[in-house]
Amino acid sequence: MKREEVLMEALPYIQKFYGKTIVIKLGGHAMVDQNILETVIRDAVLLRYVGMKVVLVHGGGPEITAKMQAMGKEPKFVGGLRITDAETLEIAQMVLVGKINDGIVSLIANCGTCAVGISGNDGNLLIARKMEPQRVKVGEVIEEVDLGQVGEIEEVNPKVLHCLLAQDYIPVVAPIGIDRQGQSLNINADTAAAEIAIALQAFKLVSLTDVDGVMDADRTKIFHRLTLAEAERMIAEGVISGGMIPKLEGCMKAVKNGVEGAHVVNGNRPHNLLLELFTDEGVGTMLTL
Ligand SMILES: Nc1ncnc2c1ncn2[C@@H]1O[C@H](COP(=O)(O)OP(=O)(O)O)[C@@H](O)[C@H]1O
Ligand SMILES: CC(=O)N[C@@H](CCC(=O)OP(=O)(O)O)C(=O)O
Repeated sequence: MKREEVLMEALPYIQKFYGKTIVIKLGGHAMVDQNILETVIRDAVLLRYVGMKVVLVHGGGPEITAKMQAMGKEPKFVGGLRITDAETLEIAQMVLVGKINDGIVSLIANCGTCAVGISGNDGNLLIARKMEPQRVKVGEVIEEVDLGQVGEIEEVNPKVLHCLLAQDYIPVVAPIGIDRQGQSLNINADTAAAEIAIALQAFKLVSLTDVDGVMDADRTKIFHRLTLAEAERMIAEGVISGGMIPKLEGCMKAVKNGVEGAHVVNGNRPHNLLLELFTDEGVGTMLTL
């Protein structure tokens, strides 16, 4: 396709998205290569300059895992959620709030735009409660596993995001929440992004990860479009595992609650964010009602 045709294909989308809110979730697996991360940040800044209100929510699972291993701790997950003891929570806070969040804000600044990094603790953005023990099948037995300091979101207070967006800042959110007693909790970043998208009544939620989209059981075929019913069936049939569980569940909750479309896109391929939003075919998976 000629360059001018690409631009013309984008025009109706740019018009449709103008003034709308987009929540972009940057997965830890889509942030392993610094050059690609810089490209993604530039794309997000471009969206802001074509008139969208951009909110970034980031993960950092692989870095938390690496730091735990360096400290001799074995990472364990249940249904894609990290079992988080007190020490792990401290590691997660250091990595997410202290390092990754700050790094993204700097990259945005390098693109000539101002971002403000916050966590769910700021402005009571993400009020959470400790998650109930999860039922897990171990062999033939069902066991209850306590995930420790993992949070389930109870309430989202988006005022802080509205204030930042109104002043043209790009908010960058680290997925740490706080309970009503002031205790911090580790929250899955896709869950946080979905709840924020709902609270902002965002037009789009885009989760950038390391696979080309939601795939079938043998991971050979991508589903470019999924309905809620199809996604529910895939989860029930066990086609979805690990971190894709909270990702798809977050996307499902978002579209059930007013977000027009939720997308799962490979963030490791340059400009996939723009291709997903501004081309007719898209590149990843789009979940709709
Ligand atoms: N059906 C599926 N289709 C695609 N990916 C899947 C599926 N089921 C599980 N996954 C896994 O989900 C992973 C993405 O989730 P996650 O590791 O949490 O990434 P991120 O850190 O980007 O949020 C993929 O790398 C893939 O291994
Ligand atoms: C409770 C829980 O699992 N929290 C996540 C938070 C980071 C995250 O979600 O990062 P990704 O988006 O890279 O997976 C964790 O500790 O890994």
